[in-house]
Amino acid sequence: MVGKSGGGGGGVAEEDGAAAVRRWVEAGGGRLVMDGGLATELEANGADLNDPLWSAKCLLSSPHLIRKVHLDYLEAGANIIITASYQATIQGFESKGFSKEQSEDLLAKSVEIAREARDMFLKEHSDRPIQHPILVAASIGSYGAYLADGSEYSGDYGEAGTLEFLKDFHKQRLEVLAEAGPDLIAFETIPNKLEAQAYVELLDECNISIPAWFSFNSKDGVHIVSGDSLIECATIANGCSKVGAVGINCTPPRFIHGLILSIRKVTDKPILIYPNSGERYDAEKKEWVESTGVSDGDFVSYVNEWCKDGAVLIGGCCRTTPNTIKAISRSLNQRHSSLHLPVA
Ligand SMILES: C[S+](C)CC[C@H](N)C(=O)O
Ligand SMILES: N[C@@H](CCS)C(=O)O
Ligand SMILES: [Zn+2]
Repeated sequence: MVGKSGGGGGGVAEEDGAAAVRRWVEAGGGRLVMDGGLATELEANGADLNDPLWSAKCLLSSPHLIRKVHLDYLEAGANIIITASYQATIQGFESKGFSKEQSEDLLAKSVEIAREARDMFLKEHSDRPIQHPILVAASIGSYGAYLADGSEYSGDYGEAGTLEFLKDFHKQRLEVLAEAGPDLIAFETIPNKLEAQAYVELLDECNISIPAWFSFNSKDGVHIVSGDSLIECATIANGCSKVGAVGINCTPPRFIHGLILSIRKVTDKPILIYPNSGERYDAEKKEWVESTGVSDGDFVSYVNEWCKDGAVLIGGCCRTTPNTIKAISRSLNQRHSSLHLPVA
Protein backbone atom coordinates (compact mmCIF):
# COMPACT_ATOMS: atom_id res chain seq x y z
CA MET A 1 0.00 0.00 0.00
CA VAL A 2 1.43 3.40 -0.92
CA GLY A 3 1.13 6.15 1.67
CA LYS A 4 2.15 6.78 5.24
CA SER A 5 -0.40 7.71 7.82
CA GLY A 6 -0.67 11.51 7.84
CA GLY A 7 -0.39 13.91 10.75
CA GLY A 8 -4.05 14.85 10.53
CA GLY A 9 -5.57 11.78 12.07
CA GLY A 10 -4.53 8.39 10.81
CA GLY A 11 -4.60 6.36 7.62
CA VAL A 12 -7.64 4.92 5.93
CA ALA A 13 -6.88 1.23 5.79
CA GLU A 14 -10.29 0.36 7.25
CA GLU A 15 -12.12 3.43 6.13
CA ASP A 16 -13.03 4.77 2.71
CA GLY A 17 -11.93 8.22 1.55
CA ALA A 18 -15.28 9.90 2.18
CA ALA A 19 -15.45 8.56 5.74
CA ALA A 20 -11.99 9.98 6.46
CA VAL A 21 -12.93 13.39 5.06
CA ARG A 22 -16.23 13.39 6.99
CA ARG A 23 -14.31 12.63 10.17
CA TRP A 24 -12.03 15.62 9.58
CA VAL A 25 -14.96 17.87 8.69
CA GLU A 26 -16.71 16.87 11.91
CA ALA A 27 -13.54 17.57 13.91
CA GLY A 28 -13.50 21.00 12.28
CA GLY A 29 -17.01 21.77 13.52
CA GLY A 30 -18.85 20.89 10.30
CA ARG A 31 -16.77 22.89 7.76
CA LEU A 32 -13.13 23.07 6.79
CA VAL A 33 -11.42 26.12 5.35
CA MET A 34 -9.02 25.49 2.50
CA ASP A 35 -6.14 27.79 1.55
CA GLY A 36 -6.14 30.27 -1.34
CA GLY A 37 -3.99 30.69 -4.46
CA LEU A 38 -0.48 29.44 -3.79
CA ALA A 39 1.11 30.71 -6.99
CA THR A 40 -0.71 34.02 -6.60
CA GLU A 41 0.79 34.52 -3.19
CA LEU A 42 4.26 33.35 -4.22
CA GLU A 43 4.16 36.08 -6.87
CA ALA A 44 2.91 38.60 -4.32
CA ASN A 45 6.02 37.71 -2.29
CA GLY A 46 8.28 38.47 -5.24
CA ALA A 47 8.62 35.11 -7.07
CA ASP A 48 8.88 35.17 -10.86
CA LEU A 49 6.81 32.20 -12.10
CA ASN A 50 7.29 32.78 -15.81
CA ASP A 51 8.68 29.29 -16.30
CA PRO A 52 7.41 25.90 -17.52
CA LEU A 53 7.45 24.76 -13.88
CA TRP A 54 5.30 27.74 -12.80
CA SER A 55 4.92 27.62 -8.98
CA ALA A 56 7.07 24.47 -8.77
CA LYS A 57 10.03 26.64 -9.78
CA CYS A 58 10.08 27.82 -6.16
CA LEU A 59 10.91 24.27 -5.04
CA LEU A 60 14.28 24.94 -6.70
CA SER A 61 14.76 28.64 -6.07
CA SER A 62 12.88 29.62 -2.94
CA PRO A 63 11.47 26.86 -0.72
CA HIS A 64 11.46 29.36 2.18
CA LEU A 65 8.86 31.41 0.27
CA ILE A 66 6.61 28.36 -0.15
CA ARG A 67 6.84 27.72 3.60
CA LYS A 68 6.02 31.36 4.31
CA VAL A 69 2.95 31.29 2.07
CA HIS A 70 1.71 28.06 3.69
CA LEU A 71 2.15 29.73 7.10
CA ASP A 72 0.33 32.87 5.96
CA TYR A 73 -2.64 30.74 4.91
CA LEU A 74 -2.60 28.84 8.19
CA GLU A 75 -2.54 32.13 10.11
CA ALA A 76 -5.46 33.29 7.94
CA GLY A 77 -7.52 30.33 9.20
CA ALA A 78 -6.95 27.60 6.63
CA ASN A 79 -7.38 24.01 7.82
CA ILE A 80 -5.95 22.61 4.59
CA ILE A 81 -2.78 23.69 2.80
CA ILE A 82 -2.08 22.48 -0.74
CA THR A 83 1.51 21.69 -1.71
CA ALA A 84 3.55 23.41 -4.43
CA SER A 85 3.45 20.30 -6.65
CA TYR A 86 0.62 21.42 -8.98
CA GLN A 87 3.06 21.84 -11.90
CA ALA A 88 5.87 19.72 -10.44
CA THR A 89 6.46 16.57 -12.47
CA ILE A 90 9.33 14.15 -12.91
CA GLN A 91 9.20 14.89 -16.64
CA GLY A 92 9.32 18.66 -16.03
CA PHE A 93 12.30 18.43 -13.68
CA GLU A 94 14.14 16.04 -16.02
CA SER A 95 13.80 18.50 -18.86
CA LYS A 96 15.64 21.00 -16.63
CA GLY A 97 18.51 18.52 -16.30
CA PHE A 98 17.67 16.86 -12.99
CA SER A 99 18.03 13.09 -12.62
CA LYS A 100 15.01 10.91 -11.91
CA GLU A 101 16.06 10.58 -8.24
CA GLN A 102 16.54 14.33 -7.86
CA SER A 103 13.16 14.91 -9.50
CA GLU A 104 11.49 12.50 -7.09
CA ASP A 105 13.20 14.26 -4.17
CA LEU A 106 11.84 17.61 -5.38
CA LEU A 107 8.32 16.21 -5.47
CA ALA A 108 8.70 14.83 -1.95
CA LYS A 109 10.14 18.17 -0.85
CA SER A 110 6.85 19.89 -1.69
CA VAL A 111 5.13 17.73 0.93
CA GLU A 112 7.97 18.15 3.43
CA ILE A 113 7.75 21.95 3.19
CA ALA A 114 4.00 21.91 3.89
CA ARG A 115 4.46 19.50 6.80
CA GLU A 116 7.20 21.75 8.21
CA ALA A 117 4.88 24.76 7.92
CA ARG A 118 2.19 22.85 9.81
CA ASP A 119 4.66 21.86 12.56
CA MET A 120 5.85 25.46 12.87
CA PHE A 121 2.27 26.73 13.04
CA LEU A 122 1.29 24.20 15.72
CA LYS A 123 4.39 25.03 17.73
CA GLU A 124 3.75 28.75 17.40
CA HIS A 125 0.27 28.22 18.86
CA SER A 126 1.25 25.68 21.50
CA ASP A 127 0.18 28.00 24.36
CA ARG A 128 -3.45 27.64 23.17
CA PRO A 129 -3.24 24.37 21.22
CA ILE A 130 -5.09 24.29 17.89
CA GLN A 131 -8.09 21.97 18.22
CA HIS A 132 -9.18 21.70 14.59
CA PRO A 133 -7.49 19.52 11.96
CA ILE A 134 -4.62 20.99 9.98
CA LEU A 135 -4.13 18.92 6.85
CA VAL A 136 -1.60 18.76 4.04
CA ALA A 137 -2.97 18.00 0.57
CA ALA A 138 -0.46 16.98 -2.11
CA SER A 139 -1.40 18.74 -5.34
CA ILE A 140 -1.48 16.87 -8.61
CA GLY A 141 -2.13 19.21 -11.52
CA SER A 142 -3.26 17.84 -14.86
CA TYR A 143 -1.16 16.87 -17.87
CA GLY A 144 -2.33 20.22 -19.27
CA ALA A 145 -0.65 22.02 -16.37
CA TYR A 146 2.65 20.29 -17.19
CA LEU A 147 2.32 21.50 -20.80
CA ALA A 148 2.39 25.07 -19.40
CA ASP A 149 0.25 26.32 -22.26
CA GLY A 150 -2.95 26.85 -20.29
CA SER A 151 -4.49 23.62 -21.59
CA GLU A 152 -5.82 22.81 -18.13
CA TYR A 153 -8.46 25.35 -19.20
CA SER A 154 -9.30 23.52 -22.44
CA GLY A 155 -8.65 19.86 -21.64
CA ASP A 156 -7.61 19.42 -25.26
CA TYR A 157 -4.60 17.10 -25.31
CA GLY A 158 -4.61 16.14 -29.02
CA GLU A 159 -2.64 12.96 -29.69
CA ALA A 160 -1.70 12.59 -26.01
CA GLY A 161 -5.30 12.21 -25.00
CA THR A 162 -5.36 8.46 -24.34
CA LEU A 163 -6.05 6.74 -21.06
CA GLU A 164 -2.80 4.76 -21.08
CA PHE A 165 -0.71 7.83 -21.86
CA LEU A 166 -2.24 9.81 -18.99
CA LYS A 167 -1.87 6.93 -16.53
CA ASP A 168 1.73 6.50 -17.52
CA PHE A 169 2.34 10.25 -17.19
CA HIS A 170 0.94 10.48 -13.63
CA LYS A 171 1.80 7.11 -12.06
CA GLN A 172 5.23 7.69 -10.54
CA ARG A 173 4.43 11.18 -9.43
CA LEU A 174 1.35 9.95 -7.58
CA GLU A 175 3.36 7.19 -5.87
CA VAL A 176 6.16 9.54 -4.82
CA LEU A 177 3.77 12.16 -3.44
CA ALA A 178 1.72 9.55 -1.55
CA GLU A 179 4.90 8.11 -0.05
CA ALA A 180 5.97 11.56 1.19
CA GLY A 181 3.22 11.52 3.83
CA PRO A 182 0.47 14.03 2.96
CA ASP A 183 -2.99 13.64 4.53
CA LEU A 184 -4.76 13.95 1.19
CA ILE A 185 -4.04 13.80 -2.51
CA ALA A 186 -5.54 16.78 -4.35
CA PHE A 187 -6.29 16.09 -7.99
CA GLU A 188 -6.91 19.70 -8.97
CA THR A 189 -8.17 21.62 -11.98
CA ILE A 190 -9.15 18.38 -13.78
CA PRO A 191 -10.13 19.51 -17.27
CA ASN A 192 -11.52 16.35 -18.90
CA LYS A 193 -13.21 13.04 -18.20
CA LEU A 194 -10.34 10.91 -19.48
CA GLU A 195 -7.95 12.31 -16.89
CA ALA A 196 -10.49 11.65 -14.11
CA GLN A 197 -10.73 8.05 -15.34
CA ALA A 198 -6.93 7.76 -15.39
CA TYR A 199 -6.77 8.99 -11.77
CA VAL A 200 -9.35 6.52 -10.42
CA GLU A 201 -7.61 3.63 -12.15
CA LEU A 202 -4.23 4.72 -10.74
CA LEU A 203 -5.61 5.10 -7.21
CA ASP A 204 -6.75 1.48 -7.33
CA GLU A 205 -3.84 -0.01 -9.26
CA CYS A 206 -1.20 1.76 -7.14
CA ASN A 207 -3.16 0.83 -4.00
CA ILE A 208 -3.01 4.38 -2.65
CA SER A 209 -4.10 4.43 0.99
CA ILE A 210 -4.51 8.20 1.33
CA PRO A 211 -7.89 9.82 0.62
CA ALA A 212 -7.99 11.85 -2.58
CA TRP A 213 -10.16 14.70 -3.74
CA PHE A 214 -11.23 15.28 -7.32
CA SER A 215 -11.74 18.90 -8.30
CA PHE A 216 -12.89 19.91 -11.77
CA ASN A 217 -12.93 23.33 -13.44
CA SER A 218 -15.60 24.92 -15.58
CA LYS A 219 -15.94 28.01 -17.72
CA ASP A 220 -19.63 27.83 -18.55
CA GLY A 221 -21.21 26.78 -15.27
CA VAL A 222 -22.52 23.52 -16.74
CA HIS A 223 -19.72 21.43 -18.24
CA ILE A 224 -16.12 21.06 -17.21
CA VAL A 225 -13.71 23.06 -19.38
CA SER A 226 -13.27 20.40 -22.09
CA GLY A 227 -17.04 20.33 -22.64
CA ASP A 228 -17.31 16.94 -20.91
CA SER A 229 -20.31 16.47 -18.64
CA LEU A 230 -19.69 17.40 -15.00
CA ILE A 231 -22.27 14.82 -13.99
CA GLU A 232 -20.35 12.07 -15.80
CA CYS A 233 -17.07 13.23 -14.27
CA ALA A 234 -18.52 13.38 -10.75
CA THR A 235 -20.00 9.91 -11.32
CA ILE A 236 -16.52 8.57 -12.11
CA ALA A 237 -15.19 10.11 -8.88
CA ASN A 238 -18.15 8.79 -6.93
CA GLY A 239 -17.38 5.23 -8.09
CA CYS A 240 -13.96 5.20 -6.41
CA SER A 241 -13.89 4.43 -2.67
CA LYS A 242 -10.57 6.27 -2.32
CA VAL A 243 -12.10 9.56 -3.39
CA GLY A 244 -12.99 11.46 -0.23
CA ALA A 245 -14.45 14.62 -1.72
CA VAL A 246 -15.56 15.93 -5.10
CA GLY A 247 -15.77 19.53 -6.18
CA ILE A 248 -14.80 22.52 -8.27
CA ASN A 249 -11.76 24.80 -8.26
CA CYS A 250 -10.26 27.61 -10.36
CA THR A 251 -13.68 28.55 -11.70
CA PRO A 252 -15.48 31.91 -11.41
CA PRO A 253 -17.57 32.21 -8.23
CA ARG A 254 -20.74 33.03 -10.19
CA PHE A 255 -20.84 29.47 -11.63
CA ILE A 256 -20.39 27.57 -8.39
CA HIS A 257 -24.00 27.34 -7.17
CA GLY A 258 -25.23 25.47 -10.26
CA LEU A 259 -22.15 23.26 -10.37
CA ILE A 260 -22.63 22.12 -6.75
CA LEU A 261 -26.24 21.17 -7.53
CA SER A 262 -25.05 19.04 -10.46
CA ILE A 263 -22.44 17.25 -8.37
CA ARG A 264 -24.98 16.62 -5.61
CA LYS A 265 -27.18 14.72 -8.08
CA VAL A 266 -24.63 11.92 -8.34
CA THR A 267 -22.68 11.76 -5.10
CA ASP A 268 -23.07 11.93 -1.33
CA LYS A 269 -19.34 12.40 -0.86
CA PRO A 270 -18.30 15.68 0.81
CA ILE A 271 -18.23 18.60 -1.65
CA LEU A 272 -15.33 21.02 -1.90
CA ILE A 273 -15.28 24.42 -3.53
CA TYR A 274 -12.32 26.70 -4.12
CA PRO A 275 -13.06 29.12 -6.93
CA ASN A 276 -10.70 31.65 -8.49
CA SER A 277 -11.36 35.39 -8.44
CA GLY A 278 -13.38 35.26 -11.66
CA GLU A 279 -10.57 36.51 -13.89
CA ARG A 280 -9.30 34.65 -16.98
CA TYR A 281 -5.78 33.26 -17.47
CA ASP A 282 -3.94 34.34 -20.63
CA ALA A 283 -1.50 31.46 -21.10
CA GLU A 284 0.59 33.24 -23.72
CA LYS A 285 1.25 36.26 -21.57
CA LYS A 286 1.15 34.11 -18.42
CA GLU A 287 -1.08 36.74 -16.88
CA TRP A 288 -4.55 37.00 -15.44
CA VAL A 289 -6.71 39.37 -17.46
CA GLU A 290 -10.09 41.09 -17.39
CA SER A 291 -11.23 43.24 -14.58
CA THR A 292 -14.32 41.13 -13.93
CA GLY A 293 -12.82 39.51 -10.86
CA VAL A 294 -14.80 39.69 -7.65
CA SER A 295 -13.50 41.44 -4.55
CA ASP A 296 -12.89 39.48 -1.35
CA GLY A 297 -16.15 40.89 0.03
CA ASP A 298 -18.13 39.73 -3.02
CA PHE A 299 -16.43 36.35 -2.93
CA VAL A 300 -17.39 35.84 0.67
CA SER A 301 -20.99 36.88 0.03
CA TYR A 302 -21.33 33.63 -1.93
CA VAL A 303 -20.10 31.46 0.93
CA ASN A 304 -23.44 31.12 2.71
CA GLU A 305 -25.12 29.99 -0.48
CA TRP A 306 -22.43 27.39 -1.17
CA CYS A 307 -22.83 26.05 2.38
CA LYS A 308 -26.59 25.78 1.92
CA ASP A 309 -25.95 23.97 -1.37
CA GLY A 310 -23.95 21.40 0.59
CA ALA A 311 -20.29 22.40 0.28
CA VAL A 312 -18.30 21.56 3.42
CA LEU A 313 -14.76 22.40 2.35
CA ILE A 314 -14.38 25.97 1.10
CA GLY A 315 -11.38 28.03 0.04
CA GLY A 316 -9.96 29.90 -2.92
CA CYS A 317 -7.84 29.19 -5.98
CA CYS A 318 -5.92 31.49 -8.32
CA ARG A 319 -5.97 35.22 -7.50
CA THR A 320 -7.36 34.68 -4.02
CA THR A 321 -5.16 35.60 -1.08
CA PRO A 322 -4.81 35.18 2.71
CA ASN A 323 -7.29 38.05 3.01
CA THR A 324 -9.86 36.04 1.06
CA ILE A 325 -9.26 33.07 3.35
CA LYS A 326 -9.49 35.24 6.47
CA ALA A 327 -12.86 36.50 5.27
CA ILE A 328 -14.09 32.97 4.43
CA SER A 329 -12.94 31.69 7.80
CA ARG A 330 -14.70 34.54 9.61
CA SER A 331 -17.86 34.00 7.60
CA LEU A 332 -17.91 30.25 8.27
CA ASN A 333 -17.29 30.76 11.98
CA GLN A 334 -20.11 33.30 12.21
CA ARG A 335 -22.39 30.98 10.30
CA HIS A 336 -21.45 28.16 12.62
CA SER A 337 -22.13 30.15 15.78
CA SER A 338 -25.43 31.55 14.46
CA LEU A 339 -26.58 27.99 13.71
CA HIS A 340 -26.00 27.19 17.37
CA LEU A 341 -27.73 30.22 18.85
CA PRO A 342 -30.57 29.25 21.20
CA VAL A 343 -34.00 29.81 19.63
CA ALA A 344 -35.71 32.75 21.39
C1 LIG B 1 -3.71 27.25 -13.09
S1 LIG B 1 -2.84 28.03 -14.42
C2 LIG B 1 -2.81 29.69 -13.98
C3 LIG B 1 -1.23 27.44 -14.13
C4 LIG B 1 -0.20 27.93 -15.04
C5 LIG B 1 -0.22 27.29 -16.38
N1 LIG B 1 -0.21 25.84 -16.32
C6 LIG B 1 0.99 27.79 -17.13
O1 LIG B 1 2.08 27.24 -17.00
O2 LIG B 1 0.84 28.79 -17.81
N1 LIG C 1 -2.81 24.82 -6.14
C1 LIG C 1 -2.58 25.65 -7.31
C2 LIG C 1 -3.81 25.61 -8.17
C3 LIG C 1 -3.70 26.20 -9.47
S1 LIG C 1 -5.14 26.06 -10.42
C4 LIG C 1 -2.26 27.05 -6.83
O1 LIG C 1 -2.94 27.53 -5.93
O2 LIG C 1 -1.37 27.68 -7.33
ZN1 LIG D 1 -6.29 28.01 -9.86
